[in-house]
Amino acid sequence: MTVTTGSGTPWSVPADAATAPLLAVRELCVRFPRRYGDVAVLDRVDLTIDAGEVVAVVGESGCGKSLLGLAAADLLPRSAAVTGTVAFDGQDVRAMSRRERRQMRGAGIGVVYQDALTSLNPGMSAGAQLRQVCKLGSSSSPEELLASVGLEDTERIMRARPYQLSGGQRQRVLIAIALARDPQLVIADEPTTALDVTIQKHVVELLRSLQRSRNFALMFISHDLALVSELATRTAVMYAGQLVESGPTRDILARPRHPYTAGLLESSRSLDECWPTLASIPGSVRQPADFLAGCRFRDRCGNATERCAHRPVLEVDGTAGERYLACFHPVGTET
Ligand SMILES: Nc1ncnc2c1ncn2[C@@H]1O[C@H](COP(=O)(O)OP(=O)(O)OP(=O)(O)O)[C@@H](O)[C@H]1O
Repeated sequence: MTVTTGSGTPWSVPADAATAPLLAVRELCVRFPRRYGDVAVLDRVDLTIDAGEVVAVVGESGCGKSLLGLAAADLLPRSAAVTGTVAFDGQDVRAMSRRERRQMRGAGIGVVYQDALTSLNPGMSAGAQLRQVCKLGSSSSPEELLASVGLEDTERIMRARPYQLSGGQRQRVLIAIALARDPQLVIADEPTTALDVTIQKHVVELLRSLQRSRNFALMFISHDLALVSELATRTAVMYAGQLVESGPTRDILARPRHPYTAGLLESSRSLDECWPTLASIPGSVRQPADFLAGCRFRDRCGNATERCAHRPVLEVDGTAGERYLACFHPVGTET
């Protein structure tokens, strides 16, 4: 395993395959040299997901959540320059043969994207797309898969082209395709963002019940903290390509430590609870070309000092060993 050390993060110890998490992302940097030169669009990201565990990755648009999902699924575009490691089931993905990588992408990891209309092939019926995946090796038939995602009118759905289905039905078909080969890990990238609120709730309930019955690990990428609180046992918060805080979801939501997490939570609560004045974090996420050195959140942070021009390391916060934080001036601490 090619771990770049130096960050002092809790995961800089080489993992042994027998006890390794299902997914271990260590010191992951992603750059797009032609577009952003040497800027790390994902900057030394560490994340682990155990078998059967549900982990949420949250942050505003442009924080690198999708890139992290793509990196975990070995689906980054060719233009990406990558350092650090992604290990799946104890194996460094970049050390795998092409065949092993294909196998991992197909059978080990299933991906559900935000926009089912563009993710599905518009020219093929849902049934044909499901049959194509099932042929590669599935313990279920296309009809069984459709039934498992709550689609009962299977004959019609099998014949329908994506545009002939509702948004919720398309998303269920996409989930059925992702689950066809019984993956150990499902990466769901904002799977409900394109849906209206009632349907969103159904899709989240479906994902939760499938995750429990099939016991796959789930990386749930979202900017919606209310959804995250319903699904994930652990949450990782990203800002501008850096992981700023992680820990048990309930704990993070009850006691955010990073000023960014606190700001996100307050905006989310003000919206959910219909506060007379909606709370928001001032400013917006910078484009990678304008990322600041040190803590990338410091220009939007009320706690920032000169010290924040240096990058805070993600390290254990407190003594319980479950919370990690990258901040010199966390919420609830005298600065
Ligand atoms: N192929 C690419 N080439 C260059 N830059 C990219 C590429 N893909 C993503 N980026 C940049 O990486 C940054 C992170 O993008 P990403 O899509 O991962 O964010 P996100 O948090 O998932 O946002 P959203 O919630 O809007 O999907 C953005 O600034 C984006 O422009």
